[in-house]
Amino acid sequence: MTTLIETTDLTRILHETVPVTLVRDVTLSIGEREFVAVTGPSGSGKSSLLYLLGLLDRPSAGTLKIRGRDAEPMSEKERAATRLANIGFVFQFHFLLPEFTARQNVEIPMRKLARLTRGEMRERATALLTSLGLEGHLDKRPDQLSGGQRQRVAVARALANDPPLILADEPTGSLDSKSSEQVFAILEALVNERGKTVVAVTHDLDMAARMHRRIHLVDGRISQEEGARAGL
Ligand SMILES: Nc1ncnc2c1ncn2[C@@H]1O[C@H](COP(=O)(O)OP(=O)(O)OP(=O)(O)O)[C@@H](O)[C@H]1O
Repeated sequence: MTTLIETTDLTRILHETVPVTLVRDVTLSIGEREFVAVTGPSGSGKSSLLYLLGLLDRPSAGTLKIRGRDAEPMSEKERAATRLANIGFVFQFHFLLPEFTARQNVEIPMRKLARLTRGEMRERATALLTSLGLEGHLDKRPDQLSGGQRQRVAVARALANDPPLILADEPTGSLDSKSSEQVFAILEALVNERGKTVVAVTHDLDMAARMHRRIHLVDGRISQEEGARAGL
């Protein structure tokens, strides 16, 4: 299996008046086509770990490699470019831009990468939204959509540049059980049908049990790993 992300003793300490350890000595390796749950009690560092894996935050110690490249020496610009091409984010709250339509929200990350023409961007955004069951909602703004629909737009936006890795922070956390199941099924299909890797923070242990593997954090450390890749 090809490794996408590899960390060694990843640690993040906030240097406040009293130092706060968010993530401590996390060593892990995540490969292509994996569906990984990050679980743990509230405040155990799940979001902090996800931010580090997504190059949204820098570690205080330890190393992180993304597709074999050490992130440490990267400039902010290189980190942003690496994120844009390799990682899609889905958060608990959709963070769609309220003044833009669903389709425009999906096109925005494509514009930043500037690989496609305007027509191609429009076509791709339409295809992505259609594949997520939103064909009737392309020109609606977020406030005209239900919570589940908004989260599906957020997933389409995460897929805009066809990244190999999707990082999701409680992607179903604000949804009712039906929408939550729908979004889960979409994430599962991203792995099984589109060959993506999905790493999702979740409080829902039933959901975590349906994923390939679980990384359980306590006080910022990995306390338990189930279904871990052979050889780790
Ligand atoms: N900017 C900050 N300043 C001080 N403490 C912080 C900061 N950010 C996070 N923390 C603390 O660090 C710890 C880890 O936070 P984190 O959000 O990563 O945990 P989590 O497992 O995702 O929690 P939850 O399940 O509640 O979202 C928590 O105790 C949190 O209060």
